Amino acid sequence: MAATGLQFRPGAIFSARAAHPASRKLYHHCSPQRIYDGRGRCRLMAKSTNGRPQISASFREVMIDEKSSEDGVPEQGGATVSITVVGASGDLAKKKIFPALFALFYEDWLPEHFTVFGYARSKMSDEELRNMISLTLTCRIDQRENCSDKMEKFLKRCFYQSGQYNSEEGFSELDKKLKEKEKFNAKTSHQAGKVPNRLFYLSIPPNIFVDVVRSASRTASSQDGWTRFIVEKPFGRDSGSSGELTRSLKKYLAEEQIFRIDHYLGKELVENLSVLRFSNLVFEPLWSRNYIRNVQLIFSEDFGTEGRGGYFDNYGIIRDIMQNHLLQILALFAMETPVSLDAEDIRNEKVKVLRSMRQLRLEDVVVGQYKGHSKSGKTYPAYVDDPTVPSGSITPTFAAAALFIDNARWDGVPFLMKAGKALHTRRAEIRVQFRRVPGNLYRRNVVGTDLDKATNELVLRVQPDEAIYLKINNKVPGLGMRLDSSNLNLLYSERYRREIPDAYERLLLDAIEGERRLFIRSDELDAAWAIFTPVLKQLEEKRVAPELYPYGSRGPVGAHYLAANYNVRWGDISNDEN
Ligand SMILES: NC(=O)C1=CN([C@@H]2O[C@H](COP(=O)(O)OP(=O)(O)OC[C@H]3O[C@@H](n4cnc5c(N)ncnc54)[C@H](OP(=O)(O)O)[C@@H]3O)[C@@H](O)[C@H]2O)C=CC1
Ligand SMILES: O=C1O[C@H](COP(=O)(O)O)[C@@H](O)[C@H](O)[C@H]1O
Repeated sequence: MAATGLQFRPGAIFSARAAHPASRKLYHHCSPQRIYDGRGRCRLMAKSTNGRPQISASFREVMIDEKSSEDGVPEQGGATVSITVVGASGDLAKKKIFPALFALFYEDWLPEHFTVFGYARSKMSDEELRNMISLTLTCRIDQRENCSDKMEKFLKRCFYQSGQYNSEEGFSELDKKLKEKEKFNAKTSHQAGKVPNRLFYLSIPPNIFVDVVRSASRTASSQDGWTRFIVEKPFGRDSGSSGELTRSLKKYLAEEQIFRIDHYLGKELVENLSVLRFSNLVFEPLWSRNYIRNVQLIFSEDFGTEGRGGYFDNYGIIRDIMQNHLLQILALFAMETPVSLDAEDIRNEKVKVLRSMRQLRLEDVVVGQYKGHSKSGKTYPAYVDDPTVPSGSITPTFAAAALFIDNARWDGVPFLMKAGKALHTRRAEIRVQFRRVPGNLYRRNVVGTDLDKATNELVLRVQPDEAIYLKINNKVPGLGMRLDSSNLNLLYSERYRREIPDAYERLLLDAIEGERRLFIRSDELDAAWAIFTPVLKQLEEKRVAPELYPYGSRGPVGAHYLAANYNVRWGDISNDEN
């Protein structure tokens, strides 16, 4: 490596704190190689030769020495990064990935020497790709100057290569173009010999994941830098197919090169879950069966599968939302304290808790499917009205489930999940219902409030309108003694002026930086499938008919009976305003 005068200090977070007064701002959620920059992000931490830690204002200022990343190749400094979006013509690429890349560029998070490539079968020129993606780029932070300037600069760095997904020739062509750009980037910098790093984002249907990985890894891997692949879900349909996918990917890639994305892990409130729990004394001591009665993980969308019915019908809501997004949140919620914030320490704890979970039983599941509905002169279609959905499909668009963790902390506590499409509202939240206060002094003296029912509830609203609030019993001001249930409320839009980044921005940046904390390791995936596979098989083999619910409703009533079996009331129903 070129001599630079700056060095990484892996794992030096505590000595950095001692050495540098400014490091009081250390963000405890930063990984050991990073430091909080005071602007809401962890930046790569470097140490100058005079021994002072430095915070990089952007990657371009971070120089590296012989220290290497876990892939065995040098990290960002002195490097070029090429990001290839495979499936560039598709829905996710247009809707999420290109806009996220632009947002990162706009906010100066991308390395100086980056190039974006789109790859798909559709024939397109570079200019046509730029036109296509320009339609979905937005300036995330409103009223900023130079937005169109920045957009133009970003688009100039976007290129396109057409090719088949199983074609080594196609990816060889891409490789040639990538090399040209990498050479150009190296020439335009003051530093010769930049390491070319490559990131592939597989934004394609799952049946072609392995074709792409085989062809791209053989012909378009970086020779001297790292090569990473972000893989989108679904990761199989069950334990068997997921294991098969993992084995196939590992024929061509090392586990460290595979970044299995679950975009819910990139959501702000989900990131904050561990902060809330592990850095506030008031929560962690209560985080167990001793104080928590039940935990609810709720996802609802107020639209159906419009346009994605073809994909969805092969998976259903349990595989689409529960087995991944909700289960990942559950694992973060329920895991034991990790040894450190290092990705492997966190993922080890997640695996442990997932492996302590009982397999989901058929009697603990309720499934539903939305039917057509007319309201105020408007007609909403049934799931089976989608022309890409086979007629008579019994694929669930709604499910509720009761899950259990058989360990000392959570023994007997129901973790209830509920996920549905075409419901009355769009919402994702975690609700923690606490036990009643034993021998509550006010139980006999207060009229109008059943204190055994009005227990504390902590709500983390992941979306929309991110918020954390705690329901408490409070005395209504006045001379009498009347209690009500009120919220201690942290509404993000009121507390923080900053716009919340999209989950894909955080995850793309993490993948570029080699931060694996928010990506799924293969053993996590195995443990997650082990919980759901038996019930998914039974639902299919027994052809369990879903309970129909009207589009735009609150879903099947069966969900209430399921909760009642465990003496639980869904928090989102009993407190709809909250
Ligand atoms: N869309 C979304 O909101 C979400 C998507 N995902 C996942 O992300 C991935 C991409 O999703 P999305 O963009 O919706 O997918 P698309 O169906 O839009 O497919 C992406 C691209 O892949 C190519 N393609 C589509 N079908 C086939 C096929 N049968 N054989 C070969 N190539 C095909 C097409 O490009 P071309 O014809 O030009 O080659 C298409 O533009 C999927 O794994 C999906 O499950 C995950 C979360 C949300
Ligand atoms: O992974 C998926 O997530 C989306 C919901 O994501 P959100 O960030 O918009 O809440 C869901 O619509 C889709 O069916 C599923 O595949």
